[in-house]
Order: sequence, then structure tokens, then C-alpha cells
Amino acid sequence: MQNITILGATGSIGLSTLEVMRLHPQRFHLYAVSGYSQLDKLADIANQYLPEYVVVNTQEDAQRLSTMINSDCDATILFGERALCEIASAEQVDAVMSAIVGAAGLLPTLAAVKAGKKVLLANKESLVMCGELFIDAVNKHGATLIPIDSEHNAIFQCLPHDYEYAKPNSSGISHLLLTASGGPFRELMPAELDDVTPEQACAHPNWDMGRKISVDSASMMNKGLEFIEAKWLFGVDEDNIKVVIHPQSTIHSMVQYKDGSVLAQMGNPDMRTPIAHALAFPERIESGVSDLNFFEQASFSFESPEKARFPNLFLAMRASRLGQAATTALNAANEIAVEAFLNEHIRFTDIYKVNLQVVENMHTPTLKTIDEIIAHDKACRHLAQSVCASMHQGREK
Ligand SMILES: NC(=O)C1=CN([C@@H]2O[C@H](COP(=O)(O)OP(=O)(O)OC[C@H]3O[C@@H](n4cnc5c(N)ncnc54)[C@H](OP(=O)(O)O)[C@@H]3O)[C@@H](O)[C@H]2O)C=CC1
Ligand SMILES: CC(=O)[C@@H](O)[C@H](O)COP(=O)(O)O
Ligand SMILES: [Mn+2]
Repeated sequence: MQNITILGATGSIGLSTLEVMRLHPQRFHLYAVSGYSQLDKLADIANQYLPEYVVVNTQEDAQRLSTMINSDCDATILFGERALCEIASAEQVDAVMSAIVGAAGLLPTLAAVKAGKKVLLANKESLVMCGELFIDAVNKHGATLIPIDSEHNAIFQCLPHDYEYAKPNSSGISHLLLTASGGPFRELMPAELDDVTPEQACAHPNWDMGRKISVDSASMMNKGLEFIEAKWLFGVDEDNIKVVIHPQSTIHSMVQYKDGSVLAQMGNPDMRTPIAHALAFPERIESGVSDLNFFEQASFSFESPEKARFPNLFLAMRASRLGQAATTALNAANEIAVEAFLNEHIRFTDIYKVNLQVVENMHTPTLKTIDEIIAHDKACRHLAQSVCASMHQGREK
């Protein structure tokens, strides 16, 4: 029996994880969960799965939640970031699903890493914010890192079993091929993007996801973040990663070898597949996802991403080459800009303008510690907020 902590249990990845776990009650026990704003959902999870610990944001939330939990659930309710770190690192925990969205997931995920846990990483922002320190901590503390992001999980499945971190060439690898759907706006002209709404941006053609990552997919910043994520997860250079648009999202990513072979991982677009793979690794278990039907699959098509349509992707690739301060800045700016877009304070096309301005102004410092990363993240958010505020004021006039 594996004891599992789910950070971000009320979100899209968290709920899919619970669905997979429910299929295997003899294998997985829910030790602890966290939520943030959706207390009703969190109470339902606690009442159904009876975890030992539930973590919320504030003391008031903890009090409210305690009134919503049934008497047969005797979970201890905790609150705040320190409690998130505790449920991620507790001795009883075997594996941690890191599924909080954004920078808020960094410290709890690092706590799991430092406790040497099996870490199932959905929170890609952690690696964008502090890739080198994160991977150093994984190696130093003997943690096991398994990617949940569908592309990275696919690449993980296509790499040789004895793949040595940062040695793609000695494994005969030519490059990694990250597939991208192109999102809901793939066929729009750049000029048509000015007036798209948050609802349109969140309507992903293939995947059902949280709102922040959905907007990132629409702007292709998601692929930019994934480019940086791949660099750190697999220890490859930027030159060894290519992005290919594959609108059907059936091939989740590929590894191209020097001998001309290409290994791909395919399946219906449903996150329960990578989640089941990671939970049971190296075994294979039922995920609840239906078989891919090749006779109903209309086609597999591929396109090259255009810079004019998807400038965020190319900005992320540039930030990756600039180094840690640039990718921390990009992530911070993007989180602020996406939130401002979702609140209808800025336009969809402004997201790139905010990101560019923050990266250009904030890419120089050398960041050697987590405290320095967090201070830089904060300064970049401050700048992004003031850029968004002046854009908002400009729109109001
Ligand atoms: N959804 C997907 O298919 C995929 C997601 N990912 C990555 O996984 C992560 C989660 O994505 P997704 O599940 O879609 O996102 P959701 O928005 O659906 O869920 C986010 C989770 O984080 C919690 N949360 C939000 N803000 C905070 C905060 N400040 N502190 C603590 N907890 C917080 C939410 O709680 P509450 O809901 O209670 O407010 C919720 O449980 C992201 O990093 C995303 O990039 C990667 C690949 C695929
Ligand atoms: C399911 C998943 O992993 C998402 O990150 C997905 O990749 C989004 O799709 P695109 O970013 O390719 O549109
Ligand atoms: Mn992905």
C-alpha cells in the first residue's frame, strides 16, 4: 500500500489522481490533501476518501471546513504553507502528487524532494522558476522525480530505461520532440487575437484543464514552459528540443534517435494515463481511459509553430538560453498577466507584451539560492503588476 499526498486535490489533476486511486483501493491510500478556494469540493473529497490530513489556506478556512466534514472523517485540518510542506514531507508518505498551480507549488514540492519522496510532478512552474536548484535537490536527497505533464511523461516513457541524466548523446538520442496542440486559436490570424475572451481562451480543443494552464495553451506559453521543463527534467540543451504542432494531441511527444528511429507515446488525451503510469511505475495499471481507436482516428497532422502567431513560445526559448533569472521572470510575469487577462483587465495579446517587458528588464541577476529566487520572483511580479495596471488604465480611458 502506498500512502499518497495530493497537493492541489481540488483541481483538474488532483481530481483525476483521485479517480485513478479509486480504481485501486488495495494499492493506494490517500494520506493527505490540500485545497485552496474550493472548500465544498475539498470537504467532499475528505468525506469520501477519509485522509488523515487536510490542508487549507487560512485559519478561517480551516474552521469553515471543520463544519463541512462528516463525523466518520477524523482528518486533522491544518492551514498555510508550512502545513503544505509538512504533508509533503511526512515520514508516512510514499509519493506526492504536486498539482498546485503556479509558484505556490514550489516550496511544498521542494519539501517533498528534500524528504527524498517519490514526486509526481505536474507543477511545471517549479522547474521554470528554479530548475537547477530543484534538480540539484532531487539528486542530493535521492528523490524520485516522475513527470506528470503529458509530454514529459511521454518522453520519459520513450527514453531508454538506463538513460543517464544530461547524457542524451551517449544514449543515441538526436533530440526530443515536444508536441503542441496549437490551442483554441491555432487557426486565427495574429490580428484576430486582440479581442478573444477568457472563455474562448479556456476552451481547449482536446484537454479539460484548469484556467491558468488553458490560457497558457492558447498563447503557447504552455509549450514555452514545457520547453524549459524538458531541459531540466532530462538534462538536455535547448538545441536538443524541438516543438512540433500536432493538433489532434494523440501523440503526446516523441524521442528521435540518431539511427533514424522515432519513439512516440500515444493515447487518448486524458491525464489519467500519465497519472496511472507515474503512480504505479514501473508497473502498468488500469487508468479508466478508453483504448485509442486507430480506425476512428481521422488523421495525424503536423505543423511548424510560427513566431508571429505564438511569440510567447519563442520568448520562452530565448529566456531559457538567457538563464535562471530570465525564466523566473517569465514565469512570474506570465502568472500575473494571465490572471489580469482572466479578470478582463488586459487583452489576450497583452500577455506577451507584459512577459517581454519583464524578461527584458529582469534577466540579469545571478540567482544561487531559493531565497534569491523568491525575492526575484516577487520583484518581477511587482513590475508585471504595474505594467498590467497601466494597460488596464489605458483600456478604461
Ligand atoms: N490540468 C492538466 O491537464 C495539466 C496540468 N498541469 C499542471 O498541473 C498544475 C495544476 O493544474 P490544474 O490541475 O489544471 O489546475 P487547477 O486550477 O485545476 O487546480 C489547481 C489546484 O491548486 C490549488 N491552488 C490554487 N492556488 C493555490 C495557492 N495559492 N496555494 C495553494 N493551492 C492553490 C487549487 O485549489 P482550489 O481549486 O481549491 O482553489 C487546485 O487544487 C499546473 O501547474 C499545471 O500547469 C500539467 C499538465 C496537464
Ligand atoms: C495535458 C497537458 O499536458 C497539457 O500541458 C497539454 O499539453 C496542453 O496542450 P497544448 O499546450 O499542447 O495545447
Ligand atoms: Mn503538457
